[in-house]
Order: sequence, then C-alpha cells, then structure tokens
Amino acid sequence: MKVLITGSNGLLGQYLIQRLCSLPGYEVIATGRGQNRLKRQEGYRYESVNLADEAAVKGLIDRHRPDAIVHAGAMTQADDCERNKDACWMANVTATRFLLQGAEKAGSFFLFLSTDFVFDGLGGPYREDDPINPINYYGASKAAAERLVKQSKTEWAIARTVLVYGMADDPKRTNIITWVKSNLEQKKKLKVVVDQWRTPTLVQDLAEGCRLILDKRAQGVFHLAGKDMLTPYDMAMQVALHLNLDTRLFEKVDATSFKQPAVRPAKTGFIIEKAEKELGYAPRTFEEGLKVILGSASAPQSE
Ligand SMILES: NC(=O)C1=CN([C@@H]2O[C@H](COP(=O)(O)OP(=O)(O)OC[C@H]3O[C@@H](n4cnc5c(N)ncnc54)[C@H](OP(=O)(O)O)[C@@H]3O)[C@@H](O)[C@H]2O)C=CC1
Ligand SMILES: Cc1cn([C@H]2C[C@H](O)[C@@H](COP(=O)(O)OP(=O)(O)O[C@H]3O[C@@H](C)C(=O)[C@@H](O)[C@H]3O)O2)c(=O)[nH]c1=O
Repeated sequence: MKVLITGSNGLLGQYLIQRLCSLPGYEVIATGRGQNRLKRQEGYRYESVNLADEAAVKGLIDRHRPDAIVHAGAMTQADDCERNKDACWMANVTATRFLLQGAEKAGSFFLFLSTDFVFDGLGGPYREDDPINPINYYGASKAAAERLVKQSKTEWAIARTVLVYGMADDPKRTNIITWVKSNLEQKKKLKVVVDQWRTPTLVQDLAEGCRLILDKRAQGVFHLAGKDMLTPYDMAMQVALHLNLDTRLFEKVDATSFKQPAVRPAKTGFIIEKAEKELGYAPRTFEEGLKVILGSASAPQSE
C-alpha cells in the first residue's frame, strides 16, 4: 500500500513513518514543510510541500497517486492558532480541503488526525458520537476540517487523539514529557494545572492505531487515546519521579490562574472501546509509556 503522510517532521509523522517502513507491503511518501528534519532518511521518499499551496498539493498527489493519505500535518499550537486565526484556518481547514480534492481524484483512502479539542470539556470522557462543541480556535478549525472529511466523496476515517507525548527529532512543539524534563533539569519552577483531565496518548500507540485503521481500511470516527485519565499535575509528577527530578519545583495552579491565549477544555479524555473492539487497538498505561520513552535517549526508537 502506498501511503502519503503529511506532517512528517512532526511528532506523529516521525513515528508513523518508522512504523510503516518496518512492515512489508507499505511504501511511504513523507511530506513536510521545508527540509526533512528526521535523523533517519532512508526507506521512504520525502517531498517538501506547503500544504496551504493548492497547486503544490495537487502536484504531489498527482505524482504519487497514493492508496491512502494520512493527514497529520496541522498548526497544532493552540495559542498560536488563537493569535493567528487566518494562518490556523489555512493550515488546518483549507489545506485539508486541498488534500481531499486530490484524494477524491486519486481514489485514496483518507485518514484525518483530529483532537479532543473539538469537545467543550464539560462532559468527558467522550465517545465518538458525542456532540462536538469546540471552545478555542484550534478546536474549531479541526472541527471544520472534520466536516469537510465527512462530506468528501472518498473513503475516510477520522482518528481523534488526546495530548500526545513522546520524544521527537528536532521538534517545534513541546509535550508534557519534554517541558517537564527540560524545566526541572534546569532547576526551573513550573506551574502545573490541577483541574484539567486528559487521557494522554503515547505517540507509538497512536502510530499503531493509525496503522490498524490503514490495514483494515476502517471507515468512520475512532478515538485513539491512552488508558488513564490524569491531570497535567498527575502526569508531571509521574515524569519527575520517573526521572528522579525535584518535584518541589512544581507549583499547583488551577486553569483560571494559568493564563494561556486559547482556553482549554476542562475535562476531555476518550472512551476507546470502539477502537479496542473494531481495530484491536491496545494502548499502554501512562506509566508503561514513560518506560518506553524515558528509558531511551532520543527518538524515534524502534520497538
Ligand atoms: N500533539 C498533540 O497533543 C495532539 C495532536 N493532534 C493532531 O494530531 C496530528 C499530529 O500532531 P503532532 O504530530 O503532534 O503535531 P506536530 O505539530 O508535531 O506536527 C505537525 C506538523 O505539521 C506541519 N505543518 C503545519 N503547517 C503546515 C503546512 N502549511 N504545510 C506543511 N506542513 C505543515 C508542521 O510543520 P513544521 O514542523 O515545519 O512546523 C509539523 O511538522 C495533528 O493533526 C494534530 O492536530 C490531536 C490531538 C493531540
Ligand atoms: C505548558 C504547560 C502546560 N500545562 C498544562 C496545560 C494543558 O492541559 C497541558 C498540555 O499543555 P500543552 O500546551 O502542551 O498542550 P495543549 O495545547 O493544552 O494540548 C493540546 O495539544 C493539541 C495539539 C491537542 O490537540 C490537544 O489534544 C492537547 O493535547 O498541560 C501546565 O500545567 N503547565 C505548563 O507549563
């Protein structure tokens, strides 16, 4: 199966490339913005494409005519999206439309990566068919892109996920592991939220969930997240204890005193029964996830 992966320099993209390249029967075309920033560059082809450029996206899909497209590329910093709404819409909605046009023409199966931020956080944990109601611009842009996917004429799946953690080559965004580790190692104090709840997702588990969807060509919406419902404070404590770092540097704060431009939903988290049953998705606990990534020097690690 020839698979085109967007967002290949990002956290998920890196692990998905590695996972698919490790399997027989997959041919991977990776696309990202600018240079390929991954350490491992063999075993797949890379093309630099700005997804907001319609002609470039069309050319990419016409050249490769992939069997499947995994659209992981997105503007993912919720605060940047709130400050720069036009750029967010272009990257998250318009680019998805360009890719869908190409997918329809090429007959490609389309797997779109979406987020718990399509929900308002008043009723988590959520199932796939719960009503969405985004409360920040990033969430609204992903919800709009989901609508485009659902209306498209090609076969599609939407994989929603939650607070993805892991180690990446040359990352542009942080995640709970990297910001806790780097701050505490530098003996910096860190404010950590105690009144938000998430089911954090190990990037390797998410990549495997995507692989299962591709293998089965499973259509519809799937919630791919971790098993545990935790606050950022719970997660930060586990990371610090795992690394033997000083937990006295944490200051517990509530979400109202932790000022961020994009308001975050209070309690999200996913019920993953559908993915477990229909896909055989079997994610690890947060504790197991920490062992997978912190037992290692840098990513992507093979497993
Ligand atoms: N990380 C998380 O906690 C969660 C992620 N998701 C979703 O999962 C998907 C993957 O997330 P993740 O890998 O963590 O995100 P990353 O931010 O790590 O990766 C996204 C990638 O998209 C690329 N990108 C952005 N705009 C463009 C553009 N115009 N043209 C080409 N490439 C572009 C970025 O490029 P560059 O590196 O150059 O900036 C980046 O490499 C996203 O769709 C995200 O919305 C959902 C829930 C949680
Ligand atoms: C940076 C920071 C975050 N937090 C909390 C707020 C938040 O609940 C959690 C994660 O914060 P971040 O800013 O890393 O991520 P945030 O933008 O909240 O996370 C989101 O990313 C996008 C892409 C998604 O789609 C979501 O699923 C979600 O995981 O940690 C702190 O408590 N202290 C801090 O210093």
